[in-house]
Amino acid sequence: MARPTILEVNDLTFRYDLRKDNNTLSSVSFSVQQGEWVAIVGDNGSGKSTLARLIVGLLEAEKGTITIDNEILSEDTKWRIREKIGLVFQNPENQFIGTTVQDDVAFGLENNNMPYEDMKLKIEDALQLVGMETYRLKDPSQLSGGQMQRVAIAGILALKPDVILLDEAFVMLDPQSRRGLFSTLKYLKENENITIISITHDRNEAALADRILVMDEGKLIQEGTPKEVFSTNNQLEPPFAEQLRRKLNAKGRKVPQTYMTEDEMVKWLCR
Ligand SMILES: Nc1ncnc2c1ncn2[C@@H]1O[C@H](COP(=O)(O)OP(=O)(O)OP(=O)(O)O)[C@@H](O)[C@H]1O
Repeated sequence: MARPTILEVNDLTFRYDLRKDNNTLSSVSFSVQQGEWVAIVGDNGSGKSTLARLIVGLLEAEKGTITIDNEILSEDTKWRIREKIGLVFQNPENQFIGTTVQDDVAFGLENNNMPYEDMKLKIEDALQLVGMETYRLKDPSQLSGGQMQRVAIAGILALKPDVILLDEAFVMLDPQSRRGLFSTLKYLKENENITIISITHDRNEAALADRILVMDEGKLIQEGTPKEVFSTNNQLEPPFAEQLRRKLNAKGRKVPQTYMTEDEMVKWLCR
């Protein structure tokens, strides 16, 4: 059964400076199904963060529409829509409001008028999901960049939005925390039907998505499964398993001739 569409971006066009002709985004259209994990990749300056800011209503499109859960984003609807979509961006220092880690995670929940006991449970769950439960009483400004980022992610996870939009949110994380959060996202997607949209330069992260959107100079130039994208787009650096497959292939080893996921590579090596 087809899953409902949670996000629809239609013919989106945007310029930062209306006096200039060059668009930052030109006629970008795509849709995302509920419970899908979509990665958005592309070179620096290709317009990914601008797209994220438009989707949460921090910027206003010059042309085109954004529909979230069947509601068109506008000045009137953006506050309601923001409850459905949580954005985590790359600079955690700018995302703190509370004086302790738990206050900070509580912030969005307090806005929702949640009873205190429920709130405490949600904060604890969210901090555990990012491995920061022992830091609950610490001052957020004294955390490392990666720890701050994990708390910012906990703040969004606690709200359980329909869509989690991550803009390079894992950049500061150590590899172990990063892997842990990938598992958390997979869990939320599979068990709670949460939609994940992750803007990333990390090919291994993009390879985990159901679908990849490739941006170039403000245009959406390709979309497809990781297999489709990494086996046809030579401009993108492939994920680790695919790099290994290509190197083995170049050495004349009899590897399968198409893109392989990490699991497929392990299975093939252990056959
Ligand atoms: N506030 C701003 N004012 C004017 N121009 C901006 C602003 N923010 C971004 N731009 C420009 O818009 C274009 C797209 O930037 P954007 O940050 O969306 O790209 P990106 O794909 O997210 O890049 P990166 O991978 O480096 O994060 C760039 O040319 C950038 O210089």
